[in-house]
Amino acid sequence: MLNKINSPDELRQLSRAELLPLADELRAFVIDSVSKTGGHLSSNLGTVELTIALHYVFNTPEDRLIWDVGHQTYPHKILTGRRDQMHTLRQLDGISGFPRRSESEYDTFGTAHSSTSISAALGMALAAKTKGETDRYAIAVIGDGAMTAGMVFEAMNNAGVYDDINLIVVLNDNDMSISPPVGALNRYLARLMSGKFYAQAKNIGKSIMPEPVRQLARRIEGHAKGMIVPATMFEELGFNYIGPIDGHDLDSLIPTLQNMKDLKGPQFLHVVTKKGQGYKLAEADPVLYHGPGKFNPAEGIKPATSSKVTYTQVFGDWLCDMAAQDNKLIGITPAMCGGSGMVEFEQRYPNRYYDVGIAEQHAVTFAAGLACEGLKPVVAIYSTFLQRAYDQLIHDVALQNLDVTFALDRAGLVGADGATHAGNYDISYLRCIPNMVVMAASDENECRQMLSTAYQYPGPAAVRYPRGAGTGAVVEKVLTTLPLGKGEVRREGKSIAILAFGTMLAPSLKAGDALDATVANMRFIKPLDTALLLELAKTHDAFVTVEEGAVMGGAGAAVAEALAEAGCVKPILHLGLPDRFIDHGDVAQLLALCGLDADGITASIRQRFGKDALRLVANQH
Ligand SMILES: Cc1ncc(C[n+]2csc(CCOP(=O)(O)OP(=O)(O)O)c2C)c(N)n1
Ligand SMILES: CC(=O)[C@@H](O)[C@H](O)COP(=O)(O)O
Ligand SMILES: [Mg+2]
Repeated sequence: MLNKINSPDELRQLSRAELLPLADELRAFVIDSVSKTGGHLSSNLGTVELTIALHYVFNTPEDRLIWDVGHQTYPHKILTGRRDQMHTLRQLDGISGFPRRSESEYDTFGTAHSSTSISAALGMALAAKTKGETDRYAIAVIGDGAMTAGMVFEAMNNAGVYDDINLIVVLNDNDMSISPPVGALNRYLARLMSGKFYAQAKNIGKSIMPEPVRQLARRIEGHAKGMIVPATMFEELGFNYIGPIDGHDLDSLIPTLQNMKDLKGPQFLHVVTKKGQGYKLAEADPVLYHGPGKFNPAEGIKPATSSKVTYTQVFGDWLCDMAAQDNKLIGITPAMCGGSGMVEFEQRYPNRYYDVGIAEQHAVTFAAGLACEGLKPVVAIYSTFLQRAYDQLIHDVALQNLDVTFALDRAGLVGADGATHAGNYDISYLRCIPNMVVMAASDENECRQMLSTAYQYPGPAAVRYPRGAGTGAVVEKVLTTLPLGKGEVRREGKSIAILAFGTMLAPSLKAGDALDATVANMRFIKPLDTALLLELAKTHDAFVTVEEGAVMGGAGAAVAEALAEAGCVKPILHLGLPDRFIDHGDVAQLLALCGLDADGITASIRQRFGKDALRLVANQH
């Protein structure tokens, strides 16, 4: 039957009885498809029925469906005409793993960073009101993990006063973030769950309840007579709270959603689902199956066989080793414990470990508070997610010159997650902040040394390192620091000095070999090794800067500024990521497309300075 559904219009032609087998087919399709491409599995298995129900009840795309994060939208993609493209998911030139407006009219809002859905939906709901489109709904679907971010409450606070809008928030509560959920909100949702049948009786209206639930509700209502049932926090914020209901039961979902269409003002539906639903292995270990690579569905995910350690592991090991030496160290993650390599630290140092939930802004200011009291916080955060906490970084940390270490994982291109998750901007956005020290690791061992350097530096310092494994460098156990603001010449050559930052050292060395150019590993973006630049300027005719970050405002720009400041005029070629968003694909492929592999760097240098020019200049030395 799934083969026949190419749009929600076709879905809406089906009878209610046909939806159950459709859900089974859809779930099987998701498992098969993700096992072949890799992608976010457990969250998508949890939203199969919810997706069917939402498209069945609402008139999408006229009604606007906004998915929070968007990592749970594979069933939505499949039902909205992209079934045949699922094999291209998250690959070069394929469809995105997240909703994207340019991909489909059913993707009403681009997402991937969490907790934006209610704000966007409110914007759409108020736009509908302003335009007099009074029949149109805006429906935000948000997970319990995403609910923890401050932006959600900013949006609810704003929405809760408009009693004439068609806004529905569906809380998809699977009691999981990527890791087990944290915080008081999670406890609160669990408390709501424990009174769930009473909540149903109170809010949904008996006409749409299945008979057994109705009877049970009546009994509980009887018991509850005389009791004052407090309003939920969502009601206090101006929403009509409904639920919790079983998010895998189409017979609960569909009548409830249909019923809600008659209600005006901000509505809040609490739906309970299971992460990984319908695939036993994912149900048992939703963390492992949150975002797997390719796997055999019959066997499940096998342990990785690669002997190379990832930068994330280097960080995790360093964190434990440094914590063993210094009991002032505090490790902080905004909901990315596993992804940031903090599982062992959490186990070994539970009293010094804080998962603050999806709350990047809070994570940074919380670290600032700890630093004020003489503790030494290490904020482990993906480069892309630190964007969320930019003002906190400037105003709360750097301005007060507080001693906070930032371990910036996923710096540079990240691959399958694409443009939303690419850590392309941190060099530009960090280097302009006074007091900051900014380093880029060129291999795993240097990453460890830089983390120690940042940690020992008595102010804000960041180390950027990429997703995945590095060059295979041996990581020394000793915790050594690097001289602040000092780079090193790694290859002596002629005429051209290539200044490599971070991951670009390895391809730059190869380009250096091909061109007989000097190659420096600059290590520090800030403070920049200006002395080294001026020394190299004496014996070289041109500079080439290479970085895995946005060229605009990046490390190359820092070099140009430093040379100009010193009155040193030399031709400079800046290589880095271009002024456009770079889509999903294999990282090596993408780097090559950006001209940031060894061949690309060599070719760009040849093109800029010309074969003859290179030879000419080389002969002068
Ligand atoms: C701002 C931001 N921080 C962190 C993440 C990483 N992240 C993606 S999904 C997720 C968990 C979301 O949990 P929930 O909303 O409950 O969805 P579930 O995975 O349970 O379906 C996290 C932390 C993100 N996408 N955006
Ligand atoms: C949707 C989301 O934000 C995360 O699930 C992210 O995709 C994880 O990325 P890593 O696989 O790099 O940890
Ligand atoms: Mg969840």
